[in-house]
Amino acid sequence: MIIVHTIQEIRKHVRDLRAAGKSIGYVPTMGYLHEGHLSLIRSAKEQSDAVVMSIFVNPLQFGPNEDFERYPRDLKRDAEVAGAAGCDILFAPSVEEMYPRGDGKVLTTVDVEEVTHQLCGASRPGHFRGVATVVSKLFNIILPDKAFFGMKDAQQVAVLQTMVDDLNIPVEIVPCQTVREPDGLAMSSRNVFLTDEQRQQALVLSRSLKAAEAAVAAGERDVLQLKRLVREMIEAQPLADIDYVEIVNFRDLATILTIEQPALLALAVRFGKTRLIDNTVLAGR
Ligand SMILES: Nc1ncnc2c1ncn2[C@@H]1O[C@H](COP(=O)(O)OP(=O)(O)OP(=O)(O)O)[C@@H](O)[C@H]1O
Ligand SMILES: CC(C)(CO)[C@@H](O)C(=O)[O-]
Ligand code: BAL
Repeated sequence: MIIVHTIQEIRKHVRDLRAAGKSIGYVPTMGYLHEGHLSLIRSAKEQSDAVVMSIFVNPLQFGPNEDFERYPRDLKRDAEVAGAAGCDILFAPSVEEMYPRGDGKVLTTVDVEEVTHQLCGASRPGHFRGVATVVSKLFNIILPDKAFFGMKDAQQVAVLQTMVDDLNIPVEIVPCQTVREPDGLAMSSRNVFLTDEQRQQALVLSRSLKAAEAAVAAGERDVLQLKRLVREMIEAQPLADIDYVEIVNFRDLATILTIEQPALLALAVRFGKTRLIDNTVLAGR
């Protein structure tokens, strides 16, 4: 696997791949890789001739009181596991390389409306501006045919699909299923911050999603009832602090009162300073 740190170098490799007629599958990440990220590499490998992964902890998508500084980083180990999983080129730029105006500063940003107004968009103001801006920069640098994203960040997938549709960006967004630990916890780079006790109580996230799925399968369609069921389960865990529990229309993330079409049940919960997200799609009918 080739590792590059500058935009000039990655552009050269991309030019060479394109000249050789190769399709490019792209996996954007913030690093500290786990099986969820590696599953994206494997999907990209199946569907493309060459796989490019980026590792960049993007300051623009973190709020002033969020965990940018504390975000876990280990480029050496990441390079080993990404190469073993089939990544061909790893692009790991510095903040200065991506934001030469200094300190994450840009004068041009990408704002996606409506699908950013709820869920993580409401609790992390400016987050999706940072994500859409950096991903459009990365798309312009890497020029991929397809880009692979995890459904653990379901709202991010909706935001980026909206962005490529509205701005005619010629990249296919490929959503990939959430990879979980054997006990159900969704894999996340931030899981390393959990104490044993927090990690044990965090199992309530996937358990409460399953309980809601079961309730829908048994005929429950009322959004308030379903949200109450999930909230009560999470609130029973003393270390869990709910940021949000929401059920929205899956297609456009609009508010709904009953489940008639596929709906997204999404939640964000803090355990100490660590904020975890998870979600499931509830199928109506
Ligand atoms: N458990 C998972 N299964 C599948 N894809 C995942 C999983 N976790 C993250 N991803 C995807 O990997 C890509 C990079 O995500 P990122 O580097 O932020 O990892 P992360 O583990 O989600 O980090 P954190 O949860 O701390 O934000 C995103 O498309 C994200 O949706
Ligand atoms: C897409 C992304 C790499 C943009 O920084 C990030 O939001 C992530 O890791 O999901
Ligand atoms: N996967 C989302 C990146 C973030 O939490 O900022």
